[in-house]
Amino acid sequence: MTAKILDGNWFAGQIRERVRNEVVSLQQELGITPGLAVIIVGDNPASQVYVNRKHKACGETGIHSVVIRLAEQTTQNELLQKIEELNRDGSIHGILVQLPLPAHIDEMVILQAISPAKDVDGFHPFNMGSLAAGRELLVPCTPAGIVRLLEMAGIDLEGKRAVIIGRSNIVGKPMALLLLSRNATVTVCHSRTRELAAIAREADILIAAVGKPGFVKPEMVKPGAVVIDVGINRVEGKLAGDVDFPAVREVAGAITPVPGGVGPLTISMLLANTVKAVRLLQPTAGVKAKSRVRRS
Ligand SMILES: Nc1nc(=O)c2c([nH]1)NC[C@@H]1CN(c3ccc(C(=O)N[C@@H](CCC(=O)O)C(=O)O)cc3)C=[N+]21
Repeated sequence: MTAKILDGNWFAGQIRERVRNEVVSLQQELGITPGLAVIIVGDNPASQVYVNRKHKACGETGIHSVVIRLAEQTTQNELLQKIEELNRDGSIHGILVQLPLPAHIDEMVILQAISPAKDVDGFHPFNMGSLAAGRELLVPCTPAGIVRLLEMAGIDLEGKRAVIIGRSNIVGKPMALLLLSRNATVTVCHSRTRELAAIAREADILIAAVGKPGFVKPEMVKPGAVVIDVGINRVEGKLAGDVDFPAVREVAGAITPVPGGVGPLTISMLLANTVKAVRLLQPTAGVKAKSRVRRS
């Protein structure tokens, strides 16, 4: 069997279309243009690429976006001051600090300084804790995008075996919580897991977020399984996923490619979260937005 390829660009386009419509209604009904601020510290070339993509995607959906570029030597206090300023700025509804940060800055301190209501990455402990408690407020973009992709592709999660390889705060852990609350049976594997291949092979849905190019081999995949590749590894200047794509696509039932899979969904969910943050900040907007959905 050759797997169906899940085209991330197409699904991301669908989400973006919906975001564009929501931006128009927010403007017409409340006179609010959603605003996103992205802070980038230093000049990591990959970060520059991602930040430019985010800025461009905002432009396409009518979201006002500002990119704040700070020098590599910026101190933690200077960065905290900038975040405070944006927390108070009424034209900004979403704040994202691009990771990784330079080594002299404590990531946890920075992420906790962002107002939870503007935390469009969903990395603040308040949002992570809410997710763990079963209340999905601002949810991390990559796992949220994967759930939307599975929904849109008609892949049911109820009672399914999901295996996640990777336990990071930004993908593995929130992914596990989202799948769990959708009634999947979830296993999280990591670098210390024994018999990882045998566990992976039990998955109906296998999510690879390990950061090792080509890590998932066909022997680790149950025939017909859905394989989601979160890897964004640069190998000899080219982008490579965590899945050995040519071999695994012969075994899987459906698979996301890299590039053109999860990456574009992450960006679309950032836009969706920015619109959601407007509603969370404006209770009246939330009521209107909800009743609109019910009427249509
Ligand atoms: N605070 C924060 N939030 C993030 O969401 C965040 C971050 N920091 N740091 C880095 C990672 C990585 N990330 C990606 C977003 C889009 C693509 C993407 O669109 N990828 C394209 C290809 C891009 C290319 O050619 O390099 C694709 O897969 O088709 C990839 C990776 C967001 N991240």
